Amino acid sequence: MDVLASPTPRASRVRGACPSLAAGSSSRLRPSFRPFLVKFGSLPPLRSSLKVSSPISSAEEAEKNDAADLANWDLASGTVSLSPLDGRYMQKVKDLRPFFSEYGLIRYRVLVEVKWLQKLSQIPEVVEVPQFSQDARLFLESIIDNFDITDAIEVKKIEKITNHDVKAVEYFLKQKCKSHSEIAKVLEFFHFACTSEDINNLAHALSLKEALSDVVFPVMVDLCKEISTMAKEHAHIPMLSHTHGQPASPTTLGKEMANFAVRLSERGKAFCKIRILGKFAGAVGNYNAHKVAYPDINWKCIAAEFVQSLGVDFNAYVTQIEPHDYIAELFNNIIQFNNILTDFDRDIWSYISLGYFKQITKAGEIGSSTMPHKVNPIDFENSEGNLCLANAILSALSMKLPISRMQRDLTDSTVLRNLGVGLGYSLLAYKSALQGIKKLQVNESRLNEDLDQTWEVLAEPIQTVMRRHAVPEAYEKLKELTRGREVSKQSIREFTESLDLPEEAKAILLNLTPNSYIGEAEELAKSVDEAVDLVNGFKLP
Ligand SMILES: O=C(O)C[C@H](Nc1ncnc2c1ncn2[C@@H]1O[C@H](COP(=O)(O)O)[C@@H](O)[C@H]1O)C(=O)O
Repeated sequence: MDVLASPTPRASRVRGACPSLAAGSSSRLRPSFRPFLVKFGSLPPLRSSLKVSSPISSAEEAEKNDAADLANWDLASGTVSLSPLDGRYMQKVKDLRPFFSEYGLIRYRVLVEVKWLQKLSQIPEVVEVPQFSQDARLFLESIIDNFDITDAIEVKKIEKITNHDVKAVEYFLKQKCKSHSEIAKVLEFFHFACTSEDINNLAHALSLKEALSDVVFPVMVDLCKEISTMAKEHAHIPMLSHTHGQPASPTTLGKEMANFAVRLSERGKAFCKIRILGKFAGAVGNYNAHKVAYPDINWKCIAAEFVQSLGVDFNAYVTQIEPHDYIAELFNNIIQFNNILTDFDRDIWSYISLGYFKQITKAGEIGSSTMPHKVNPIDFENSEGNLCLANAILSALSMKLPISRMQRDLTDSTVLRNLGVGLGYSLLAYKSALQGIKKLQVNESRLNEDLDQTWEVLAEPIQTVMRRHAVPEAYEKLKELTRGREVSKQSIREFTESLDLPEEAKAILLNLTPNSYIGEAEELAKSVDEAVDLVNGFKLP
């Protein structure tokens, strides 16, 4: 399972405190992970159930069998999992696991608890926690750096007794550090003056920030880039518009793609204004316990420094919880991005249905189980379906999270465990849309065919030129000629020739075809990069 190959909480990496956190450790962890999977995944052991391994004759073969076991375990767990994100689509969204799994949450909590102890050791007034020696500092860092699945299991075991998930982390750390003589003297300063939410809110803030930056934003940017590329490549290809589903003034295929690229990138730009916030103010947000224990310390300042040292903005006005308004703002922006992508998916679906795009086929793949000729737009349909699920979850979270009775209720705790679910469905949808885009092939002859059959779209420019030259009842005359009637190239030409217009104006109209009546569409599409700025990707502040 790839949670093992996870990137590590980046706060520590970025600030250089725990450089080795970045190292993947999958092979080291795997042996201890399988029992975990068996135990917590309620599946029987692989060797007996799936019979994937042959008798082991060498270490190399054993390793191969291990890999096969794991691959088969993925297949097996994917087949029985309740949620498609952890089952059928696991491969596509697994990069989010290190951030939003139970393992990820525990890991971030460990990071925050350890960093807080280190911070206390740097406050001169907290004489009971002297500056740590180099050895003690390295020991503490190594708890974060080397945190692995066996540690997470240990925390879960402790939680079985405490029935309090954050307290379990504190006990785990005390247990882990009691062997170090220097740290053993200050064990009571783990979680000192903290309420659990001081730890949780920072863990969630870090997981969100890092998962978005490392996993979600790059795929959103890829989407914008692909759609911008389509805009430029198809800038010149005329296409009949369809307002109300009816033939309307032509555009170009590229220009319609440019609209989506710009809309999506505007949402991307909005992320840089959303501040990820954290609190560290104790049980009800007033540093009550802190002030009694150490009256002379400016705890608000210490809390601000601590929160900011993790790469999170400080929120000074809080109850027991950080009020989660920023999560609502963040998710609302993602919901809007997802709505725009839904609009894109549906338009591409419609263009495929009109024959404007063909989809590249792959030998062996089936379109329909009963109609052999078919190539269905399944990637865009998958994307649309998952955007619907994503937005349902993201909006549920954005509506719920800012509401908490008085100084807190615990309803947010279970809800916050689903941060990765809304993002998971989003990520899946983005990847499906990207997959669909890669299969698209423009069918220019089909596009031209529609344009050739709708000369009535020239009614608009003819009546506009007539109005310019004060021809009376221009609109009404064109309406009479075209509305509900068969219109041909011939009838349009004859009508134009009959008009009392200056020769130059008439010549322009006689030269016009549905293909050339595209306004500035080509230029707009070609200059899409001026409006879509993706050089620096999407970023949170
Ligand atoms: O710092 C504190 O603990 C203060 C305490 N408030 C709490 N704050 C944070 N977590 C708490 C709180 N209370 C319980 N728990 C533990 O939260 C876990 C909830 O589990 P779940 O509903 O599955 O998400 C589950 O593990 C619970 O034990 C208060 O009394 O105000």
